[in-house]
Amino acid sequence: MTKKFNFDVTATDGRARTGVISTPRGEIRTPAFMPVGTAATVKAMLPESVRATGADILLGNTYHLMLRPTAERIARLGGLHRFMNWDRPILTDSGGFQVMSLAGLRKLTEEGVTFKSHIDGSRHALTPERSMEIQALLGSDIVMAFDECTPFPSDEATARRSMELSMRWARRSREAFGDRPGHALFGIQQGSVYRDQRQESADKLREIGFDGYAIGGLAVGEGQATMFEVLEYAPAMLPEDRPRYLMGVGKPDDIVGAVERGIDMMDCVLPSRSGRTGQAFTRFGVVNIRNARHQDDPRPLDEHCTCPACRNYSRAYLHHVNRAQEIIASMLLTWHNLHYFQELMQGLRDAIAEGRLAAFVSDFHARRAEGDI
Ligand SMILES: CNc1nc2c(CC[C@H]3O[C@@H](OC)[C@@H]4OC(C)(C)O[C@@H]43)c3nc(N)[nH]c(=O)c3cc2[nH]1
Repeated sequence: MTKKFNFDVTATDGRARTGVISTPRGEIRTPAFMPVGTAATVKAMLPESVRATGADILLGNTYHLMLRPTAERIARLGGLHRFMNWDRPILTDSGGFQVMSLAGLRKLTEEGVTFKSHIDGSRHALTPERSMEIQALLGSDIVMAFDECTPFPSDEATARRSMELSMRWARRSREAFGDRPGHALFGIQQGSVYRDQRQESADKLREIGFDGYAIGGLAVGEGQATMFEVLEYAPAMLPEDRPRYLMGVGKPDDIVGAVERGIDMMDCVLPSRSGRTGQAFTRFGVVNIRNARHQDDPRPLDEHCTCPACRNYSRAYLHHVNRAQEIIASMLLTWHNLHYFQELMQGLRDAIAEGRLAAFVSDFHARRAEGDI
């Protein structure tokens, strides 16, 4: 890996930015939506299909892959890119969030976390150093510091203890990561909904120095209004010449609001997970294809959409294969949803580049009916 990791902002519109992150494995157009490929697959999608939706980068995960098939096995087989047949950038989360949300019998100390695998009950340990080692074995291009995602709600004292632990882990992550040209390490801001703590966390991360900065501790049940309150001030606390990644977000209107407030990268399981449950996102709102009213409807989900589901299939067919629990139901709705999310990102990038983000956003909201359509 000779080429460096770079971020160039090419245009701004208010607090929103559009730009390009260059990595040795390819460029990432921002603002970017990153499909989630937790266990080395974006569920129900071939990698070439994920690329066809417009994705420049996808997510992998330390927690899942360390348990199965193990990072060492993936390394022996040539690394995660080779293993899952995706040769473009991969960002891996550091595993702490998933331990707290998936694993059993967790014990958290200054050292790190020990836990029982949700797969076979075996015991494991994750520390900043081990998380960096796993992400290096996987070969991911963008590595996340090992942190604790502060639960919501947390009182100020609890949030502070959690944030300060994450900042000590951020420094250990930085030291363990070392100097890996062409690979990036992102720090993760914590501090829950407390502005002073968000500022302290940002200052600490800046002092340690990272290639990019994530806003953690959000999309954990606080609700959109509270999330947007934090996003009124948190992004600007982070270096403006580095990518800002809002973790775990979100619904289309969350994404639009986050981009308006200066966010460059987002990830969410929503388009893929809801695709498997029959929820289709369209520019007019959400279609729940399982609803009986679609069973005779010959129209596509969205006649403006150019994805394979909308080009070749009726709502009646999608309703049928979903009700029949056919595998193609997951394939078609996942493809459609990822295509819609990427089309939304392209629309945002174009609007920012042309200085017409406000018009794009009001049009986005005007079109959408509330509830199912
Ligand atoms: C949904 N809301 C949400 N997700 C969050 C994440 C995890 C983001 C990862 O979890 C999955 O999204 C649920 C994605 O699939 C994999 C591949 C597992 O990685 C993505 C966070 N991760 C870390 N390290 N720190 C945080 O403060 C944090 C906050 C979050 N809020």
